[in-house]
Amino acid sequence: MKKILFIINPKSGMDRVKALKSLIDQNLDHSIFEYKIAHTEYAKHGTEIARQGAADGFHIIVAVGGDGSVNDVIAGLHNTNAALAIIPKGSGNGLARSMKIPLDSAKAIQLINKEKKITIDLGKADGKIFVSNAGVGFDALVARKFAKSNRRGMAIYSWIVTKYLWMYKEKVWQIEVDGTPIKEKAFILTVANAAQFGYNFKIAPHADLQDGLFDIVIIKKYPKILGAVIAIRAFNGSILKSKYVLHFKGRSITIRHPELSLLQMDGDVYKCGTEVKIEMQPASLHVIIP
Ligand SMILES: Nc1ncnc2c1ncn2[C@@H]1O[C@H](COP(=O)(O)OP(=O)(O)OP(=O)(O)O)[C@@H](O)[C@H]1O
Repeated sequence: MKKILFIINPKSGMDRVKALKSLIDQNLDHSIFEYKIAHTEYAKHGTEIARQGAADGFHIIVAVGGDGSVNDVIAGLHNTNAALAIIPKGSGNGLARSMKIPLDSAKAIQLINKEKKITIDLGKADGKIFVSNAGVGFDALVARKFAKSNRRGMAIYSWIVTKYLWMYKEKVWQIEVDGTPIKEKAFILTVANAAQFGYNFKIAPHADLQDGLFDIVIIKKYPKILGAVIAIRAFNGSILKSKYVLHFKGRSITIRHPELSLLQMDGDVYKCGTEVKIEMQPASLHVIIP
């Protein structure tokens, strides 16, 4: 029998834990798998549980939660033999959507039965692992405001974006992409490994989780009245066609600004210094995909 560990963030999503257990009982193939459930008790606890689970020989470790929970589990799983699976329970679910994992829990569990696995790249920013993206511009500010709010979902996210868009002051960033210097006044400066921030907002629509490269996307200073046009482009996958957008590929990125202090990774915000280094970690996580 193969061993599966479900790591549940009880603070994420609406389904009660009991409902999830019965969904697992109904949808997991019990002729292949035996399972255990662990609950996170505090932020980042998922990292410790996942690391221990991989050391204890669990074949698949399932992150049940939003992008923050997925990030916690990945931080404990990378470069181990265990594979990540996701039951998306957040509101944005960026990685799950990028990998086309069903948002329906029963379907996400059924997917695990097929055991289709790939090995994906990860990123490391300021020493911390991320999977979807890391950013220092407006996305970092939004992540901070979103973290402070106890409400979740597209409506509150859009409200925060609309409120702070107008007062955001773009910075002139010093960037190095594999040693090539770039200087740009930017609204968004995101290093993407996967396609989207969540909610189908595709900041790097062609990002490939297996190409060993980041997509560096810069949204330059633009007339704020055009915010909706840029958002529409992000939702329909054409953001790179905007004249306000620059796009590079690279493995090793350095970002500097004397006032740099906030870095978002997979939607969670961290304090940082005036220089951040972001390094590709190629082929370092096994993941269950459709
Ligand atoms: N038991 C817990 N108590 C408090 N915080 C937790 C707990 N378990 C996990 N966390 C933290 O909660 C944060 C947010 O989790 P996650 O992104 O999964 O949910 P969410 O905020 O509901 O999703 P979304 O951001 O998509 O709305 C993560 O950074 C994680 O470390």
